[in-house]
Amino acid sequence: MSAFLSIRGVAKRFHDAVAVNDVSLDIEKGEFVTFLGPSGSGKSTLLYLIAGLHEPSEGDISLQGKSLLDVPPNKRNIGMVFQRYTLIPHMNVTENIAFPLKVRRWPRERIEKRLAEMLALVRLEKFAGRKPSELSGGQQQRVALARALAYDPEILLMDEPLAALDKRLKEDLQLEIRRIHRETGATILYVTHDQEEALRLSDRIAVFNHGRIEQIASGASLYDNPVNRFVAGFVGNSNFLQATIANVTDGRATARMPDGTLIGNVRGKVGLTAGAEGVLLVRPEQFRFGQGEGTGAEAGFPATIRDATYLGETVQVAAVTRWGQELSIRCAPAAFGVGGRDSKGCRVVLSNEAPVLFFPNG
Ligand SMILES: Nc1ncnc2c1ncn2[C@@H]1O[C@H](COP(=O)(O)OP(=O)(O)OP(=O)(O)O)[C@@H](O)[C@H]1O
Repeated sequence: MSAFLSIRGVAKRFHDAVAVNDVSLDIEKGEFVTFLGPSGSGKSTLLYLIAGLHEPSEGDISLQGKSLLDVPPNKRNIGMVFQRYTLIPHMNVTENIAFPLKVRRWPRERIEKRLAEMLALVRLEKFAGRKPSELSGGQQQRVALARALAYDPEILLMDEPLAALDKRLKEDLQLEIRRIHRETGATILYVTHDQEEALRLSDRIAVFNHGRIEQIASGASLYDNPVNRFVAGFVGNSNFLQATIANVTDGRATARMPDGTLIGNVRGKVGLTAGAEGVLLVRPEQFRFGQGEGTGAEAGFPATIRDATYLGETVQVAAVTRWGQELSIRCAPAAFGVGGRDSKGCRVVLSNEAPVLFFPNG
């Protein structure tokens, strides 16, 4: 059976520039999928292709097994919310939400009923009579959301809808969007370049780079098992430690750091051969502070602490190794207290129990 929304070999070229390059993707009904990637990586273009605002140069997009390519945008039954508030300025909240329903010639009683449901969904009952200019940015985006959901579209597309809001309001609306997704079961495709936002909202995240999807998976698997260095660097904070593979047995390797320290339990999808040079991916919370030599189940090396910031539950520590490798370390305040904070010199320890990923150079 075909997926709810199926994108097959889609490319979009603008003159010589390739905005989307051979993207294939299946989305299930009710999923919340986020397109995450740097500016210019093709996220919005793919959204517009799905909406029908651009035509693909190659490939097909189908909904429930039927190609959308010959269906004009206004017949696609897809809702859209943009970054900039696109409300009609002379209409009040109710009139804005009712607008797409009137265009679809819904009968008056049905519109009235739907308006009440939508105002309750986005919690704007008290603001029904206000004009957009009398609302805050966050309230305007809620109206845009209600308007896009009012006619029960098969898919809701959201292009950086919270980008213009301040941090606090952004976080409030992220919670609202999650709740609305839960309550409506809508299929949502969401564009952002903010990784925290992607992690908070999504069932799956598609990581874009140069018009392609590098990896699509849940936030947790992108964090634990990134397929390449780009994804590792884009989702979560990372340390990339220069290392050389010393030996390999049964798909597990030992890597040598520039000072000779050996790190065990190294894994990698490609390039795991003795002598290969590359980087080890170590997340800030994988380090600990230790005393004495790290042996057996852990490897340690000396480092100098440059800076430490208390963030409540954790301490964010910036350190540097003897060979000039900068380290970003995150640990519990109590664990930081153990590790020679006074002397500024410390031993950074990496447990060999959890696997460490290796990405070869080049
Ligand atoms: N209408 C257009 N005409 C020409 N080039 C375009 C057009 N729309 C997008 N592009 C180009 O296609 C590439 C992808 O753009 P797109 O807007 O999809 O990226 P994005 O990942 O959404 O970036 P951002 O986060 O900055 O919005 C960019 O190089 C952009 O300049």
